[in-house]
Amino acid sequence: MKTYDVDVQGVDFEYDGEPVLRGVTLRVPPGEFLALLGPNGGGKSTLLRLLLGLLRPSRGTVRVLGLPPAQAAPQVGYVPQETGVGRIFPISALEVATTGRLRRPGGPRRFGPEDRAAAREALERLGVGDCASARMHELSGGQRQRVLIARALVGNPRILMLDEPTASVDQKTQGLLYDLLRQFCREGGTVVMASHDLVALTSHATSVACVQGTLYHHPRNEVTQGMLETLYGSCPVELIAHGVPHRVLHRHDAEGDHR
Ligand SMILES: Nc1ncnc2c1ncn2[C@@H]1O[C@H](COP(=O)(O)OP(=O)(O)OP(=O)(O)O)[C@@H](O)[C@H]1O
Repeated sequence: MKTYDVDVQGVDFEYDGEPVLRGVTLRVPPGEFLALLGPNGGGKSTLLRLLLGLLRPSRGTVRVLGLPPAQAAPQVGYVPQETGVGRIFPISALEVATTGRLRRPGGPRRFGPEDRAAAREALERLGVGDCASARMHELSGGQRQRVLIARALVGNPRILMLDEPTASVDQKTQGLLYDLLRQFCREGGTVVMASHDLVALTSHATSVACVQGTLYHHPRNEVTQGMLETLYGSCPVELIAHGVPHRVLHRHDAEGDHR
Protein backbone atom coordinates (compact mmCIF):
# COMPACT_ATOMS: atom_id res chain seq x y z
CA MET A 1 0.00 0.00 0.00
CA LYS A 2 1.32 3.45 -0.91
CA THR A 3 2.30 5.58 2.08
CA TYR A 4 2.06 9.35 2.36
CA ASP A 5 4.13 11.67 4.50
CA VAL A 6 1.20 14.08 4.58
CA ASP A 7 -2.37 12.80 4.36
CA VAL A 8 -5.21 15.32 4.76
CA GLN A 9 -8.77 14.13 4.26
CA GLY A 10 -11.84 16.36 4.03
CA VAL A 11 -10.56 19.07 6.36
CA ASP A 12 -12.55 22.17 7.27
CA PHE A 13 -11.17 24.91 9.48
CA GLU A 14 -12.53 28.17 10.81
CA TYR A 15 -11.22 30.92 13.06
CA ASP A 16 -13.97 31.99 15.52
CA GLY A 17 -16.68 30.59 13.25
CA GLU A 18 -15.21 32.32 10.17
CA PRO A 19 -14.49 29.62 7.53
CA VAL A 20 -10.94 29.70 6.18
CA LEU A 21 -10.52 26.25 4.63
CA ARG A 22 -13.21 23.92 3.30
CA GLY A 23 -12.98 20.31 2.09
CA VAL A 24 -9.19 20.16 1.89
CA THR A 25 -7.82 16.82 0.73
CA LEU A 26 -4.12 16.39 0.08
CA ARG A 27 -1.70 13.47 -0.13
CA VAL A 28 2.03 14.04 -0.33
CA PRO A 29 4.31 11.02 -0.88
CA PRO A 30 7.88 10.87 0.50
CA GLY A 31 10.45 12.75 -1.59
CA GLU A 32 7.96 15.26 -2.99
CA PHE A 33 8.58 19.03 -3.06
CA LEU A 34 5.12 20.55 -2.81
CA ALA A 35 4.63 24.26 -3.40
CA LEU A 36 1.60 25.92 -1.76
CA LEU A 37 0.59 28.91 -3.84
CA GLY A 38 -2.24 31.33 -3.31
CA PRO A 39 -3.21 34.93 -2.64
CA ASN A 40 -2.74 36.73 0.69
CA GLY A 41 -5.26 35.33 3.14
CA GLY A 42 -5.90 32.23 1.00
CA GLY A 43 -5.09 29.89 3.90
CA LYS A 44 -1.52 28.67 3.22
CA SER A 45 -0.18 29.43 6.71
CA THR A 46 -3.33 28.02 8.27
CA LEU A 47 -2.85 24.77 6.36
CA LEU A 48 0.79 24.59 7.52
CA ARG A 49 -0.32 25.16 11.13
CA LEU A 50 -2.82 22.31 10.76
CA LEU A 51 -0.01 20.07 9.46
CA LEU A 52 2.16 21.08 12.42
CA GLY A 53 -0.60 20.31 14.95
CA LEU A 54 -0.73 23.94 16.10
CA LEU A 55 -4.37 24.08 14.99
CA ARG A 56 -7.00 21.33 14.92
CA PRO A 57 -9.49 20.91 12.08
CA SER A 58 -13.18 21.34 12.82
CA ARG A 59 -13.86 18.44 10.44
CA GLY A 60 -11.75 15.80 8.71
CA THR A 61 -8.40 14.22 9.53
CA VAL A 62 -4.74 15.21 9.29
CA ARG A 63 -1.95 12.63 9.43
CA VAL A 64 1.75 13.37 9.14
CA LEU A 65 4.11 10.40 8.81
CA GLY A 66 1.03 8.29 9.66
CA LEU A 67 0.60 10.05 13.02
CA PRO A 68 -1.52 12.84 14.46
CA PRO A 69 0.51 15.98 13.64
CA ALA A 70 1.48 16.80 17.24
CA GLN A 71 3.08 13.34 17.56
CA ALA A 72 4.92 13.71 14.26
CA ALA A 73 6.23 17.20 15.16
CA PRO A 74 9.65 16.00 16.41
CA GLN A 75 10.32 14.72 12.88
CA VAL A 76 9.21 17.93 11.18
CA GLY A 77 11.40 20.98 10.64
CA TYR A 78 9.45 24.23 10.47
CA VAL A 79 10.54 27.59 9.11
CA PRO A 80 7.96 30.24 10.11
CA GLN A 81 7.35 33.44 8.18
CA GLU A 82 10.02 36.01 9.05
CA THR A 83 7.95 38.58 10.88
CA GLY A 84 10.67 40.13 13.00
CA VAL A 85 8.84 38.92 16.11
CA GLY A 86 11.35 37.46 18.55
CA ARG A 87 14.29 39.48 17.34
CA ILE A 88 14.22 41.54 20.50
CA PHE A 89 15.19 38.51 22.59
CA PRO A 90 18.87 38.66 23.52
CA ILE A 91 19.70 35.32 21.94
CA SER A 92 22.48 34.53 19.48
CA ALA A 93 22.10 32.97 16.04
CA LEU A 94 23.95 29.87 17.28
CA GLU A 95 21.57 29.51 20.24
CA VAL A 96 18.55 29.82 17.95
CA ALA A 97 19.92 27.20 15.54
CA THR A 98 20.77 24.87 18.46
CA THR A 99 17.13 24.85 19.65
CA GLY A 100 16.37 22.88 16.47
CA ARG A 101 18.05 19.90 18.19
CA LEU A 102 15.26 19.79 20.78
CA ARG A 103 12.80 18.36 18.28
CA ARG A 104 14.78 15.20 17.50
CA PRO A 105 13.11 12.06 18.87
CA GLY A 106 14.92 11.44 22.15
CA GLY A 107 16.63 14.80 21.60
CA PRO A 108 18.55 16.52 24.38
CA ARG A 109 17.04 18.32 27.31
CA ARG A 110 20.39 20.02 27.73
CA PHE A 111 22.54 20.91 24.79
CA GLY A 112 26.01 19.41 24.52
CA PRO A 113 29.05 20.22 22.34
CA GLU A 114 27.78 17.97 19.53
CA ASP A 115 24.50 19.91 19.38
CA ARG A 116 26.35 23.21 19.10
CA ALA A 117 28.70 21.70 16.49
CA ALA A 118 25.70 20.53 14.41
CA ALA A 119 24.11 23.97 14.70
CA ARG A 120 27.33 25.70 13.68
CA GLU A 121 27.63 23.40 10.65
CA ALA A 122 24.02 24.15 9.63
CA LEU A 123 24.68 27.91 9.91
CA GLU A 124 27.75 27.47 7.71
CA ARG A 125 25.73 25.52 5.11
CA LEU A 126 23.37 28.47 4.97
CA GLY A 127 26.24 30.93 4.60
CA VAL A 128 25.75 32.57 8.00
CA GLY A 129 28.50 30.79 9.95
CA ASP A 130 30.19 34.12 10.66
CA CYS A 131 26.97 35.39 12.31
CA ALA A 132 26.93 32.58 14.91
CA SER A 133 27.62 34.78 17.91
CA ALA A 134 25.61 37.79 16.72
CA ARG A 135 22.31 38.48 18.49
CA MET A 136 19.23 38.02 16.33
CA HIS A 137 18.40 41.74 16.46
CA GLU A 138 21.83 42.53 15.01
CA LEU A 139 21.12 40.52 11.84
CA SER A 140 19.34 41.57 8.67
CA GLY A 141 15.96 40.05 7.78
CA GLY A 142 17.61 37.72 5.24
CA GLN A 143 20.26 36.60 7.73
CA ARG A 144 17.60 35.91 10.38
CA GLN A 145 15.66 33.90 7.83
CA ARG A 146 18.74 31.79 7.10
CA VAL A 147 19.26 31.16 10.82
CA LEU A 148 15.66 29.91 11.05
CA ILE A 149 16.25 27.59 8.09
CA ALA A 150 19.42 26.25 9.77
CA ARG A 151 17.37 25.66 12.92
CA ALA A 152 14.82 23.63 10.93
CA LEU A 153 17.54 21.46 9.33
CA VAL A 154 19.67 20.79 12.39
CA GLY A 155 17.27 18.24 13.92
CA ASN A 156 17.56 16.01 10.81
CA PRO A 157 13.83 16.16 10.06
CA ARG A 158 12.00 13.84 7.63
CA ILE A 159 9.73 16.67 6.50
CA LEU A 160 10.46 20.35 6.08
CA MET A 161 7.60 22.84 6.19
CA LEU A 162 8.48 26.37 5.18
CA ASP A 163 6.30 29.47 5.20
CA GLU A 164 7.56 31.95 2.60
CA PRO A 165 11.23 31.35 3.41
CA THR A 166 12.50 33.37 0.45
CA ALA A 167 10.54 36.52 1.27
CA SER A 168 13.56 38.50 2.49
CA VAL A 169 16.56 36.68 1.07
CA ASP A 170 18.64 37.70 -1.94
CA GLN A 171 18.89 35.77 -5.23
CA LYS A 172 22.09 33.97 -4.27
CA THR A 173 20.62 32.74 -0.99
CA GLN A 174 17.42 31.70 -2.75
CA GLY A 175 19.52 29.54 -5.10
CA LEU A 176 21.34 28.06 -2.12
CA LEU A 177 18.06 27.32 -0.36
CA TYR A 178 16.48 25.63 -3.39
CA ASP A 179 19.62 23.51 -3.91
CA LEU A 180 19.41 22.43 -0.27
CA LEU A 181 15.72 21.61 -0.54
CA ARG A 182 16.18 19.57 -3.71
CA GLN A 183 19.06 17.65 -2.12
CA PHE A 184 16.85 17.05 0.93
CA CYS A 185 14.14 15.55 -1.34
CA ARG A 186 16.66 13.42 -3.29
CA GLU A 187 17.64 11.89 0.06
CA GLY A 188 13.99 10.93 0.67
CA GLY A 189 12.85 14.00 2.62
CA THR A 190 9.58 15.77 1.87
CA VAL A 191 9.15 19.53 1.49
CA VAL A 192 5.94 21.55 1.85
CA MET A 193 6.60 25.21 1.13
CA ALA A 194 4.21 28.16 0.99
CA SER A 195 5.41 30.88 -1.34
CA HIS A 196 4.49 33.64 -3.75
CA ASP A 197 7.62 32.91 -5.77
CA LEU A 198 5.94 31.40 -8.85
CA VAL A 199 9.01 31.43 -11.03
CA ALA A 200 11.37 29.57 -8.71
CA LEU A 201 8.69 27.12 -7.70
CA THR A 202 7.92 26.11 -11.24
CA SER A 203 11.61 25.21 -11.60
CA HIS A 204 12.15 23.46 -8.27
CA ALA A 205 8.90 22.05 -6.89
CA THR A 206 7.64 18.66 -8.07
CA SER A 207 3.97 19.48 -7.48
CA VAL A 208 1.84 22.52 -6.81
CA ALA A 209 -1.23 23.06 -4.62
CA CYS A 210 -3.31 26.19 -5.00
CA VAL A 211 -4.84 27.33 -1.69
CA GLN A 212 -7.74 29.73 -1.76
CA GLY A 213 -10.40 28.75 0.75
CA THR A 214 -9.98 25.21 -0.49
CA LEU A 215 -7.12 23.35 -2.16
CA TYR A 216 -6.45 22.22 -5.70
CA HIS A 217 -3.50 19.83 -6.00
CA HIS A 218 -1.67 19.55 -9.31
CA PRO A 219 0.61 16.53 -9.62
CA ARG A 220 3.15 18.42 -11.75
CA ASN A 221 5.06 21.62 -11.14
CA GLU A 222 3.51 23.61 -13.94
CA VAL A 223 1.53 26.77 -13.25
CA THR A 224 -1.14 27.31 -15.89
CA GLN A 225 -3.03 30.43 -16.80
CA GLY A 226 -6.21 28.81 -15.45
CA MET A 227 -4.54 28.26 -12.08
CA LEU A 228 -3.35 31.86 -11.90
CA GLU A 229 -6.78 33.18 -12.80
CA THR A 230 -8.37 31.02 -10.11
CA LEU A 231 -5.85 32.21 -7.56
CA TYR A 232 -5.22 35.82 -8.37
CA GLY A 233 -8.19 36.92 -10.49
CA SER A 234 -7.42 38.81 -13.66
CA CYS A 235 -4.61 41.06 -12.40
CA PRO A 236 -1.67 40.92 -14.80
CA VAL A 237 1.05 38.55 -13.66
CA GLU A 238 4.51 38.53 -15.14
CA LEU A 239 6.18 35.14 -15.23
CA ILE A 240 9.71 34.46 -16.32
CA ALA A 241 9.85 30.82 -17.30
CA HIS A 242 13.12 29.25 -18.42
CA GLY A 243 14.71 32.68 -18.68
CA VAL A 244 12.13 33.96 -21.17
CA PRO A 245 9.96 36.81 -19.91
CA HIS A 246 6.39 36.60 -21.10
CA ARG A 247 3.00 37.85 -20.01
CA VAL A 248 0.72 35.05 -18.96
CA LEU A 249 -2.42 37.04 -18.26
CA HIS A 250 -4.08 39.89 -20.07
CA ARG A 251 -3.95 43.42 -18.72
CA HIS A 252 -7.18 44.94 -17.54
CA ASP A 253 -9.10 46.93 -20.15
CA ALA A 254 -9.09 50.06 -18.00
CA GLU A 255 -5.98 51.39 -16.28
CA GLY A 256 -6.33 51.47 -12.52
CA ASP A 257 -8.88 48.66 -12.46
CA HIS A 258 -7.39 46.64 -9.64
CA ARG A 259 -9.46 43.82 -8.30
N1 LIG B 1 -5.11 33.78 14.39
C1 LIG B 1 -6.07 34.15 13.55
N2 LIG B 1 -7.29 34.53 14.01
C2 LIG B 1 -8.29 34.89 13.17
N3 LIG B 1 -8.18 34.88 11.81
C3 LIG B 1 -6.99 34.52 11.30
C4 LIG B 1 -5.88 34.14 12.12
N4 LIG B 1 -4.83 33.81 11.32
C5 LIG B 1 -5.26 33.99 10.07
N5 LIG B 1 -6.54 34.41 10.04
C6 LIG B 1 -7.35 34.67 8.83
O1 LIG B 1 -7.41 33.46 8.09
C7 LIG B 1 -7.31 33.71 6.69
C8 LIG B 1 -6.16 32.89 6.11
O2 LIG B 1 -4.93 33.39 6.65
P1 LIG B 1 -3.53 32.71 6.32
O3 LIG B 1 -2.51 33.41 7.16
O4 LIG B 1 -3.65 31.24 6.48
O5 LIG B 1 -3.35 33.06 4.78
P2 LIG B 1 -2.06 32.95 3.83
O6 LIG B 1 -2.50 32.29 2.57
O7 LIG B 1 -0.93 32.31 4.56
O8 LIG B 1 -1.75 34.49 3.56
P3 LIG B 1 -0.37 35.28 3.23
O9 LIG B 1 -0.02 34.97 1.80
O10 LIG B 1 -0.76 36.71 3.41
O11 LIG B 1 0.69 34.83 4.22
C9 LIG B 1 -7.14 35.22 6.54
O12 LIG B 1 -8.40 35.76 6.24
C10 LIG B 1 -6.68 35.67 7.91
O13 LIG B 1 -7.10 36.98 8.20
